[in-house]
Amino acid sequence: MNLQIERLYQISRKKARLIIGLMSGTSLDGLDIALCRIAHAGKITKIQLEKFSTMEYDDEFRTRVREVFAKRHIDQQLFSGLNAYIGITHANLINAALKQWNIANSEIDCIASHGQTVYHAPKSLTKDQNWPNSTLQIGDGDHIAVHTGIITLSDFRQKHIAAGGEGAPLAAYGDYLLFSHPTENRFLLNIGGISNFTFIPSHQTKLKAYATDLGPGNTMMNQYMKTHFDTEMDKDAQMAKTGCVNEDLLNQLLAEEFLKLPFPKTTGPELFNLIYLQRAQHSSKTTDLPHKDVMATLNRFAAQAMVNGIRSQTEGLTDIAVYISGGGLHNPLLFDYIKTSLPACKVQSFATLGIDPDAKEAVLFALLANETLAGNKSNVADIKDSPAVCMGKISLPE
Ligand SMILES: Nc1ncnc2c1ncn2[C@@H]1O[C@H](COP(=O)(O)OP(=O)(O)OP(=O)(O)O)[C@@H](O)[C@H]1O
Ligand SMILES: CC(=O)N[C@H]1[C@@H]2OC[C@@H](O2)[C@@H](O)[C@@H]1O[C@H](C)C(=O)O
Repeated sequence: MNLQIERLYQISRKKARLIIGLMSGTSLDGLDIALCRIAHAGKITKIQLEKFSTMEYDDEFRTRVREVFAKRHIDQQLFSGLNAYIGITHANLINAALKQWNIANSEIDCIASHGQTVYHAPKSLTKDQNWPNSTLQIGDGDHIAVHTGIITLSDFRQKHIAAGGEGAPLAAYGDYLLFSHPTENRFLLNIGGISNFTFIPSHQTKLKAYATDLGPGNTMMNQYMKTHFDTEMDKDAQMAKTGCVNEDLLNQLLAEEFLKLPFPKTTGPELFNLIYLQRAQHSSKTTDLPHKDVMATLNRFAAQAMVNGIRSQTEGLTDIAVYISGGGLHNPLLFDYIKTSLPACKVQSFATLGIDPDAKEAVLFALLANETLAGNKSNVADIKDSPAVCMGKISLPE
């Protein structure tokens, strides 16, 4: 018998597993590494975040990924190389984190790797009903397994699409298993590059949990700051705070068809990018706005799309709480606008639920791997419009 298969079998039968969850989002700030101790599976899952670190990418890594990221026309040689290069880079960052934490690689049961999304193309983007939904995450799992010596699960989104979904948001599965509440109706709002929420109804309603993307989170603000000021973000909204929201531009930005589609739906920077902004500026005759006003408007656009999305789902509900995670939580202008615009909801940081908000998505992938190893699809059969599947491809180190 292949000893690695035997190891896999033993891991799946353990009472608790030590799983490293990885997330590398659209903002390319770094690789989020969450070391989780996970006991059981399904609704009785117990999870403890033992360590968390965002290992920063260097400029070369960011530049190379940006050459293909969300682009329709790319250099195939670079693209092929990136699949290996990202896998090796991620493996090196995991090895470095484990060394910092003084933990031997052999203590880890498995790695759950999201990879780097390079293109996300649901039918709402392609507008072609005869072409499949598709999404692509690169950073090959075999490279991670070989370079860390740890069994690796990767490429989680393909099964979701194969079974009828759009490949995202996968957050619904973990959020539903971990954060259901007897009396509180919960929106778990994540503000990454793209904003998305998971709605988890209280046990008193007959509603079902689901997750959906909403629109841009930080991505358009980041792209604008990168292009005009060569910085990665508008830290603490310093620029947006000094500008004025331009209502004509804001209304034009909010007119996008995607924002009116019913939930659940998914999107990405393939739609919400600076070309989208330029078109909206032309249509609204606001091409000569000062940068600070554009940033104030982009900030409001992101916040308003989130507020509109949540408001549209709260009718008839009481005891509503919104828990915010992702980098946008640290943007005070975004946070304050969302909070004041949703007076019927208790709006607070996701940290209130006991997990570091920056670690949420990496923890989610650890949990998905745990379900694949030790759970079964019936654990996640109750999520609206999302297939009941266990996800992730398994790479053995030898
Ligand atoms: N202090 C801050 N002020 C303003 N914005 C911030 C601050 N800290 C983080 N952010 C924003 O959060 C982003 C990082 O968020 P996060 O790590 O959740 O994104 P991501 O994982 O790349 O997104 P996704 O998972 O949606 O692709 C930064 O690029 C920045 O735009
Ligand atoms: C294709 C892709 O990478 N989508 C991400 C992205 O980042 C936020 C939003 O868009 C969400 O749909 C998803 O990630 C989270 C982790 C998810 O699947 O739930």
